Amino acid sequence: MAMTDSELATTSTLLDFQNVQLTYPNGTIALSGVDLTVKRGEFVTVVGPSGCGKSTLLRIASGLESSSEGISTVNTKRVGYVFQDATLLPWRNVRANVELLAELQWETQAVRREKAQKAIDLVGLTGFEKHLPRQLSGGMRMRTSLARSLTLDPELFLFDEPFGALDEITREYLNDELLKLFVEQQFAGLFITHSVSEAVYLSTKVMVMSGRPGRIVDTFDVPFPMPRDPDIRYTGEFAALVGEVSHALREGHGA
Ligand SMILES: Nc1ncnc2c1ncn2[C@@H]1O[C@H](COP(=O)(O)OP(=O)(O)OP(=O)(O)O)[C@@H](O)[C@H]1O
Repeated sequence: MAMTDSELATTSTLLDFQNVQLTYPNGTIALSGVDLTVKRGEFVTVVGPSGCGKSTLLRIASGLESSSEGISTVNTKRVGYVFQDATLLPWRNVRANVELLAELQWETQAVRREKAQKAIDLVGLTGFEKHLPRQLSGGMRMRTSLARSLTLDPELFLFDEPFGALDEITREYLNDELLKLFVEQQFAGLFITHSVSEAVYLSTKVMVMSGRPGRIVDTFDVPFPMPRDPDIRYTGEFAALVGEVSHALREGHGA
């Protein structure tokens, strides 16, 4: 039974997958028996090799695909989504790109402006409002995409490998920015990546996915507190956890 708006506002589990399977129309089984929850306050990362079904998982979470078997429930209407590439409209400047979702919701121009400016300020793009996407770096394009979703004030934020195409320094910088937003804006996150160190650094929980069809082969709670100290990346305990997750990935890959 669908939840009422007040039930939605108070439930702690924002995303709930039980025994989810997805078979594409061509017969490819992309996911099998996936159990996964994302609760308020959690930042869950799914790490796994290419082709194991990570994007498929996110497409189900965002409603772009429906599971063939099992139950997938999203208990909020405020879902943000950031894709692998920034998907900006090339003829629109930063402000107009960020206003796009508010525009689709028929918000007035004053409200659109206000929401967009707040989001632009949050992602550190103040002063670049009139730049076109081609005048921005890859990192700035990704920030613009992030800002556009922030205008929805999401309770649940889905990220499909947003920083995969960026150089390592920019990626680390944006990881820190994202963690800052996670703490300040209090959304829950579901993040997809190939990078084990990125997964451990960003998350409260890391899920290792592997195989074809993909399934969750291991789950790790990340014990480092939020807000996260950037220097945690250079400690032995961080390296040890990265090692454990990498080991689970290798084991899963061989399974
Ligand atoms: N629309 C589709 N129709 C048929 N098969 C698909 C479709 N999309 C994905 N697949 C297949 O489903 C499986 C999982 O794909 P998916 O893109 O979810 O993996 P992934 O882990 O996100 O990969 P990558 O890390 O390379 O992005 C793959 O075998 C892929 O070929």
